[in-house]
Amino acid sequence: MTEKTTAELENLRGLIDGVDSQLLSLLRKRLDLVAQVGTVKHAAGLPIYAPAREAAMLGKRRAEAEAMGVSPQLIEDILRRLMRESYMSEKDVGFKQVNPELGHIVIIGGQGQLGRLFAQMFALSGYEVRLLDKDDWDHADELFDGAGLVLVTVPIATTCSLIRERLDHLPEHCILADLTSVKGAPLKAMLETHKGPVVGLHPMFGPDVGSLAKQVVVVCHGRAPEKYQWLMEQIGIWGARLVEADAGRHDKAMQLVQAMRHFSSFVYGLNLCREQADIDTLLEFSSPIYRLELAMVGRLFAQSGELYADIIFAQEESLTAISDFIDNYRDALELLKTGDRAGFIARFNEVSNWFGNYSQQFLTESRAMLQSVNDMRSV
Ligand SMILES: O=C(O)C(=O)C[C@]1(C(=O)O)C=C[C@@H](O)C=C1
Repeated sequence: MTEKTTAELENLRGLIDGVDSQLLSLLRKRLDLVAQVGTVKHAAGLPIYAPAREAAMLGKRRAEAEAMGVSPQLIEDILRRLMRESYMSEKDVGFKQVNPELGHIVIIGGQGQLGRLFAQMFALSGYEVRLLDKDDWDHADELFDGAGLVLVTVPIATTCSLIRERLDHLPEHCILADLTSVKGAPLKAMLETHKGPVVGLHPMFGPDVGSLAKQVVVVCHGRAPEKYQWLMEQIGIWGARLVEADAGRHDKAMQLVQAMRHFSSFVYGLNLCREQADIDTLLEFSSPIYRLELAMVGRLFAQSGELYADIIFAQEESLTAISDFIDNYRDALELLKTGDRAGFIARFNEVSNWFGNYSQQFLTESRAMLQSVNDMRSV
């Protein structure tokens, strides 16, 4: 580099630093305003996530960006990231308590990660939460006395027997709910054991989400929905979207969404391990999509084997879904073994037609994800 180039670059970089510092001051200002919005919303009991406001704001900013020669996608990306920050900061202010008359809440399995997350959300909403864990059963009656909600969040394998054996004498007005990732059997067990209001919930997220904004909670109604309507409203105030589902339809979807999905990630990891793949080399040569895939598989093994065994072994029917997957894998392998390229392309087109417009939608969505993966690269 010539001296002149160095000087020019230094000057321009100094100006960029100045602009970035201004951005930082503006961010500080925005965070302060958002904190005030959080206080107003808390007092009024409004949900943390305001989709109509977001859509209107993004629309306006995109149009302004276009007029200024700035990419609309750039401002949208930045604002979405900022709003993620808002969900976190507004959460800290706490939430309106929809049902102050409830009495306390007992969370069975409250030391588990999901139990802890729900305990925190209820506490942030002003409820008194008591945790009941393995060693607390000898004073369970005391804990249940006066409870308005009992929430079961123990491993799937023990959920139904725990409900049947331990929860058959809850106060009748008390709501019984669970957070298990299968819904049919636990709902049946709750309805057969408890005479009062019953509802099955499945939070479709892990305990490491920073906020519940935009997350999905599946609701399978059990008995007396008017008695737990407040709970639906409370979860809505936390920002989550409630999706009502029939337990059978939910469980069938989970055979693919969870059991088959996690099983194939498990085998992928198992295969890398048995092949003694060198992860550093894989990362060095990884394309963004490979890195994303490796992250999705690798994150499984940062969690507990028991948790994934619970999810994969939860429904006998998942065995059929996984076996079908393996049959299709074997058939496709046959195309490779026999060098049947035309057969491969024919199958590819069959699947492509089946995906229809979704494939285009997924192409667009994944492009943004891959770009963020690439942004995170520092070398
Ligand atoms: O305007 C609000 O209601 C806010 O909470 C602020 C804000 C934002 O950061 O701009 C954050 C979350 C909402 O979903 C919409 C907008």
